[in-house]
Amino acid sequence: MSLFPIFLKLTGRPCVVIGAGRLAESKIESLRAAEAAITVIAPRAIDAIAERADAGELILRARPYVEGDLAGAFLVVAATDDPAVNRAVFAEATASGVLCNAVDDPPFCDFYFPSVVRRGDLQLAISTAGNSPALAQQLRKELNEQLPLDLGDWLADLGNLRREVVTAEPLNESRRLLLHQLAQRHVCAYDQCPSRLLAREHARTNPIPMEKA
Ligand SMILES: C[C@@]1(CC(=O)O)c2cc3[nH]c(cc4nc(cc5[nH]c(cc(n2)[C@H]1CCC(=O)O)[C@@](C)(CC(=O)O)[C@@H]5CCC(=O)O)C(CC(=O)O)=C4CCC(=O)O)c(CCC(=O)O)c3CC(=O)O
Ligand SMILES: NC(=O)C1=CN([C@@H]2O[C@H](COP(=O)(O)OP(=O)(O)OC[C@H]3O[C@@H](n4cnc5c(N)ncnc54)[C@H](O)[C@@H]3O)[C@@H](O)[C@H]2O)C=CC1
Repeated sequence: MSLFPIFLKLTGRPCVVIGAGRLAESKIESLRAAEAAITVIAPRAIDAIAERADAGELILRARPYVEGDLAGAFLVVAATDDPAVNRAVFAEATASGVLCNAVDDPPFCDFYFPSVVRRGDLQLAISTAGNSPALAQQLRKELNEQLPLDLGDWLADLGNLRREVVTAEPLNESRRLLLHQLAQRHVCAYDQCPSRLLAREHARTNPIPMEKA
């Protein structure tokens, strides 16, 4: 199976989770990390989910799923302990063009949740297309051990520096080479950081042509 890997912007987008047990909670955590606007529908909710509802971090409707609950949703996760309900959710999602993940039921998924290694804005998402979730988890652990802990902070600095360079310099081959060079060095917030000095020197020797300035 050939899956299409993308990173979705979910901020503020309505996402519905049907079911409020342990499995739902792990998906809710992923959706929350992406700042989705989450509505959970389930007659029983575990404490962790009920507490998030009390804190105003998601909306909890304490009742069973009914057809029509997906109106206006961007995506839905069906995580009940009743496969028939999960499949009914998938059917409504398909009919109304909403992306659906029926947890642990691959034929009723439009997308799968990957295993993720995260350092700030840097994310490595691993998929085995359902062939072995255990392998995805094992690879996550191995990569997690290998990736430096400060990689997220470093990326944030590099991003700031890149924005400075992109604002100051015209789009040309020399800018592209500079950005590759900067990505190999340790950028720091310190004003005299070698990467920042290099970027400034580059800006000085490669002024933006007047017509583009
Ligand atoms: C298709 C998919 C659909 C989806 O849920 O999105 C799916 C399906 C199924 N998982 C099953 C089992 C397990 N899943 C895990 C763990 C994870 N499963 C995740 C994703 C996915 N699981 C999607 C494909 C991902 C991919 O491979 O690309 C992860 C990556 C992300 C997440 O869940 O958020 C998360 C690791 C997170 C992490 O730690 O990094 C473990 C490990 C454990 O729990 O110890 C086991 C036991 C070991 C094993 O089976 O390998 C079963 C059988 C259930 C049963 O036995 O009844 C099915 C159903 C089937 O295969 O038919
Ligand atoms: N927890 C686990 O590690 C695994 C669980 N599973 C299966 O995944 C399913 C879900 O697991 P858990 O989250 O642990 O189950 P759970 O039993 O803790 O939660 C089930 C949730 O579904 C809700 N629900 C039931 N009928 C509903 C309906 N008609 N409408 C809306 N919500 C409804 C319940 O209120 C509850 O919140 C179960 O079938 C379980 O067998 C499979 C593999 C591993």
